[in-house]
Order: sequence, then structure tokens, then C-alpha cells
Amino acid sequence: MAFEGLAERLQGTLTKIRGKGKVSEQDIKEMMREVRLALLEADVNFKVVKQFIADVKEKALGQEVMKSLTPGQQVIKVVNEELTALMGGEQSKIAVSQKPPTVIMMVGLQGAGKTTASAKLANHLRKKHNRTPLLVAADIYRPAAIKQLETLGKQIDMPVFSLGDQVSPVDIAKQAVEKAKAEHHDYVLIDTAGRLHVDQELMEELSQIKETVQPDEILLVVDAMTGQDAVNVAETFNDQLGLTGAILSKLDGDTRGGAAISVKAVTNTPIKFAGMGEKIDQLEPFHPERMASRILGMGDVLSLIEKAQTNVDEAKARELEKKMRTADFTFDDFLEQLEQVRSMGPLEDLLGMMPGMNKAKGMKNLQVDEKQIGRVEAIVRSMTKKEKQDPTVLNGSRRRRIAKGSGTTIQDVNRLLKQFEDMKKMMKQMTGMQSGKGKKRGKGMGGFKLPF
Ligand SMILES: Nc1nc2c(ncn2[C@@H]2O[C@H](COP(=O)(O)OP(=O)(O)OP(=O)(O)O)[C@@H](O)[C@H]2O)c(=O)[nH]1
Repeated sequence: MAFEGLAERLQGTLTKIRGKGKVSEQDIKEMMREVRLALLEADVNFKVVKQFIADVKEKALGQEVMKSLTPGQQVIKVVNEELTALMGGEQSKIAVSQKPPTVIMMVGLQGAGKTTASAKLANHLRKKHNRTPLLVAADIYRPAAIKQLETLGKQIDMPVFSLGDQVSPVDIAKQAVEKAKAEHHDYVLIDTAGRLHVDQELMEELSQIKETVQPDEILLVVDAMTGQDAVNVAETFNDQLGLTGAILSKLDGDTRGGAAISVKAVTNTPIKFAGMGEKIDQLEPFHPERMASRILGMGDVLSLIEKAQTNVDEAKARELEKKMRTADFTFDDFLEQLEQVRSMGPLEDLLGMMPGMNKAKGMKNLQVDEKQIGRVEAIVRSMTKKEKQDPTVLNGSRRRRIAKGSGTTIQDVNRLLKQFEDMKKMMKQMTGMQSGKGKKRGKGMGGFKLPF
């Protein structure tokens, strides 16, 4: 998991100070020494670290005392704010041209994840912003690049403009923009060539494309796993082309996090998106504040809620909620609910975003959970329609049959049935309590409680 080492060290350091009623200058000094080491170890650029420490020290010492926070918490707040500022402060959004199409050039070194990011971004623009992008295959040098983009395009049913590998990338880009205008595409995403290293020839070609199509965005795709190198690459591309933003790919990997923290600070290029996996929908807008909270172990509850809201069918969730309140909730509903939660992504990812869940210890338990859920699902799927609707018919022989059918034991089946009943009871109590106090129900998140 990304940032693990950094997160652990920072959280360890911050925990020491968290409860302190009084924080001395010496405390802050000691803490900052540890924060400094943690950042350097995470491969954050040393100049960035130096500035960061100076800023935090100054703010932490000069702070007015707020009644609602302990001094220790206040220091953590400063660290959080500064870390957020370092990664760009506000979320930086993708450009929208007043005169469509908005033209985006995707640049980066070979293997950074540029082609994948192009398709992911096109998919994001369509899904989240209702746009009609045109993908453009302008990498004519890497033999498989055009094919790769076409395959990805097919997979998401997105048009890909290509003229093969015998036409110059400048012409391809030019014609693509003309076609987009004629066919009313509102975004054009040009997947340009990469090299293993930055070279002059590549830069010249990219400059020519830039001159010709006058892009609204030049987005650099950098591999988060490459640490300091990512920062160097960003600096070079920025000097030569003038970047408008970066996409950090492979942030799901085992990155120490230095790139995410330094790219903006060193190059003043905002990180706009983060690649969180190989799948096409694994691209997320980069929120500096959430990322900082995540690194500091405050969890990423906001991301989680947003995810829940886009993926879960609101009407269905409300329907399920109603059923729970009236205790009509059956195993069929339960399966549906499980599928909705699953549609949000692997459970491990989801739980990783929750506060306190990203500790190494926790992760082990999560894996077990995933298995347990598989078992539960198998049990429910082995029930007949009638049994799912009315579990009270489940006598001994039916339970034995289900255990056999699902490859579990009769104890597993019994346990699940008991948990299911307990859950229903609890839900009834909870909804009773809530309506009693006249509280508003949480939007969209209502359908999610699982019985484990
Ligand atoms: N885990 C993970 N893998 C990714 C991510 N983005 C891309 N990849 C993988 O990284 C590899 C390289 O991605 P490509 O998109 O082919 O790289 P590229 O930068 O287009 O390469 P060139 O076209 O040669 O410049 C592929 O195997 C991708 O599946 C990500 O966010 N997470």
C-alpha cells in the first residue's frame, strides 16, 4: 500500500504529541526532527522537506490557542495543513475550453502509464462530466501503442482516432482536432509518444504538436513509484513544454510517496489525478487535503462517501433502507446489498480509506474478512428462493444441505443465520431510535451495514 512507511512513522510521531496538554518548544523540535526523517525516508525532495519543517515550526509555535483542541492536536492540525498546501492546497480541476473542443496533450516517459491514463481520463470525463471525448493515437513509435489505445477504446466504447504509424504525430493531432470539431467532440485527448529517457527529439516533436494544436492542458503522466526520478522528469518536461498538470500513476503500488509530495512543490505543477490501479475506472481526482489526512492517518472518509454516492444506486439504497426499517429485509436484499458494496471496488481498498484502518495489523484482518464475505455469499447463494425470503423455514436438514452446497460447515450456516437475525434486530432498534429523535437519515450510505 502506498505511503505505508511514511504514514506509520508520522502517525507514530504524532500519537506521542496528540494528547499533550502542553507542548514545549523542545517537544516541537523533537517531533519535527522525526517528521523530517520520515519525509526524507519517503523520498521527498530534501529542499521541500527543509521548507516544510521551517513552515510547520513557525506556525506551530506562533499559533493562537484554540479552545477546542489540545496543543498536541493543534500541532497535528498545522502539519496536516502544511502537508495539504505542499501537495497543492485546493483540488486542481481539469480545464474546460470556452471554445470546444478542449484539447489535452498527454505526455510522459515510456511505461509511465500514459496510454492507460488517456483512456482512464476519457472514461472519467464521460462518466463524471457527461463529455464526449475523442482519443487520439499519436504514439507512432512504440509498435503496440496504437493497438493498445484502440483496445482500451473498444473496451469502454470510446472512439479512437488513428492514422496508423506512417503519418507524422503532428498531422495526426491536427486532423484529430479537426475531426473532433466536425463531429462535436468536446474533449480531445492526444496520447503522445514516450521514450525511456527524456531526449531532445521527443521534446521537439511534442513542442511541434503543442504549437499546432494549442492544447488547453498538457498533462504529464508520472509513475509515482519512481520517487525522485518522477520529480526530475516533471522538471524537465515543465521546462521544455510548460505543463498544466500531472497525473500520478500507480499510486496504488508500494510507493513511498515522495513523488506525490514533491512534484507540486518542486515544479509548481498541480497533480490533477491519481491512478489507483490498472483498471479503467481506477483514476481519481487528486485531493491534496484528503491525501494529507490519509498520510497522517485521519482516514479518507470523504473519498469513501463520494465513492459510495456515485456507485450506489440511490433509489435501490432507499428501497433497502425502507425494508430494513420494516424488518422485511431478506437474504435476497442482502445479496443485492453485497453487490452494491462490491461495485465500489475491492473491500480492502474501501476499508483502507477509513480512519485507523491503514495500519499493517489491520490489513491482515481485512484479508480474512474478504474470505469470510466470500463464504457468507456462498452460503446465501446455496439457499432456495423460498429460504432466502423466509429463513425461518431453515430446519436441520436444509441447513446441512446449504453447508454442503456452499462448501462450508453447518456451524458457519448457523452463525450466519444468527448474525442475520441479530442484524435485523439491531437495525430495527437503530431506526426506531433515529426516528424517535427525529434525526435525518444519512444520504446514500443507508444500505451498507453488513453483518460482520
Ligand atoms: N498498478 C497500476 N498500474 C498501472 C497504472 N497505470 C498504468 N499501469 C500499468 O502500467 C503499465 C504501463 O502503462 P502504459 O499505459 O502502457 O504505459 P505508457 O506510458 O503508455 O507507455 P508508452 O505508450 O510506451 O509511453 C501497464 O501495464 C499498465 O497497466 C496504475 O495506476 N496502477
